[in-house]
Amino acid sequence: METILKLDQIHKNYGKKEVLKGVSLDVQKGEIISVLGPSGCGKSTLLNIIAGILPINSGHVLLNGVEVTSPNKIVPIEKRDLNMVFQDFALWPHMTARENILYGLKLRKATRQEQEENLQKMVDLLHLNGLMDQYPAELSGGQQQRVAIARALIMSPSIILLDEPLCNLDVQLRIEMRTEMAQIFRELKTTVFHVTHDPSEAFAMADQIVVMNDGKIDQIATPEACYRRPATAVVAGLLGAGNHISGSAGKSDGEYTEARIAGTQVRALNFASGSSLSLYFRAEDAAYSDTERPNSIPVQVVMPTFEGGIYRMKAKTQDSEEVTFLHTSNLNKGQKGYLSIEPDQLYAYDRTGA
Ligand SMILES: Nc1ncnc2c1ncn2[C@@H]1O[C@H](COP(=O)(O)OP(=O)(O)OP(=O)(O)O)[C@@H](O)[C@H]1O
Repeated sequence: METILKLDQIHKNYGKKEVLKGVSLDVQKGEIISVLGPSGCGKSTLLNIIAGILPINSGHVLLNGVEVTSPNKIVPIEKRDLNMVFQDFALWPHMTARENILYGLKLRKATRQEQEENLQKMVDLLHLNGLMDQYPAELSGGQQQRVAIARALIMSPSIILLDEPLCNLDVQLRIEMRTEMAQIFRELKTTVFHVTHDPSEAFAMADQIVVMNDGKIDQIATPEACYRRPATAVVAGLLGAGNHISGSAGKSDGEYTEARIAGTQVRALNFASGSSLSLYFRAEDAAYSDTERPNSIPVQVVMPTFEGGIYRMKAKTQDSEEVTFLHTSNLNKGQKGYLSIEPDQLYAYDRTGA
C-alpha cells in the first residue's frame, strides 16, 4: 500500500470557532474516499485545506510523503500534485471544451502530439465526441461536468479532489454520472477524495466512507460496514435510520444489549456505554403485524400516506414517540399492532442530553 495523502491531527479555527477538531486520515493509492456529513460539519473546509486554499491552526498535511501544509507553511494549489473538480465545474467560459481540457498540459509545455493523444483518450473515456469546439455555455450540465473531469484527469495528478461534483445536475443524470465516474476512476486507478452530503453518491462511488460530524470523524469504513453498523447516532441518521426511540440499557454481552423500551424489551446492536439509550432503525427494516412477534415494539397507527406501491405509516409508541414504517396495504388510523425489527437492524446509542 502506498499512502498518497496523509492528514495528521488537523485543527482549524475560524476566529474563535473550532471547525476541525483533530482530523486524521490516510488515503491510499487508487482508493476512492467519500467524505459524508451533515451541513456545516467541516467537509468543504477539509477539502480546501487539502487543496492548499486554507491554512490550519495545527497538524500536518502530507502529499506523497512531503509536507504541504502545516501551521506555518502552505504549498499553493498550483504547486500541489492534485486537481480539483468544483461544484459549479468552474470551466473558463471564454475557452472551448478543448482549450479548457488542454489548459494544464499547455502550461506544462507538453508537445502538440502529447496534447492530442491525451485529449483523444479523454474524449473517448468521457464520451465527449463532437463537443470539443463548443464553449461551456453551449454544453449541457452533464457535458460540462465531463469536461471538468477530463480537465482534471488529463493531468494524471496523484489525487483528484471532488467537491459535491454532482449537486448541480438533475436526479437522473446524477445517478448515471456517479456510476460512470466511479467506473472511470477505477479503470484509471485514480486516487479520489470526494466530498458529498448525498449518501447514495458516497455508496455508489466510495471504497471507504468517512463520516464527519461536528469537525470530527465518526466512522471510517466500507460503504456496507457504515450502512450495516453505523458507529454513532449521527452516522445512523445520515444513512437512513430516521426512527429513534428512547430506552434504557439492559443486560449486554458487549455486541448486543437487551434494551428496555415502553411496553417491552428488545435486543439491539450495542454502541452505547451508558444506561440511557436512543434506539435507531430504518423505516424499511420494520415489519408490521397485528400480533406480537420476536423483537417487536407495540405501536399505534397515526397517519397513513400512500406513496404509490407502498404506504408510509406514521405511528406512535407507548411513550408517544413518533416512528415511521412501510406497509404494502393501508392500515386504519388508530390501529394497534407491533413493529418487529431484527436485532442487527436496531442500533443502540447513548442518549445525548440524558
Ligand atoms: N470563512 C468562514 N468564516 C467563518 N466560519 C466559516 C467560514 N467558512 C465556514 N465556516 C463555518 O465552519 C463550519 C464548517 O463549514 P464547512 O463549509 O466546512 O461545512 P460543510 O460540511 O462543507 O457544509 P456544507 O455541506 O453545508 O457545505 C460551519 O459552521 C461554517 O459556518
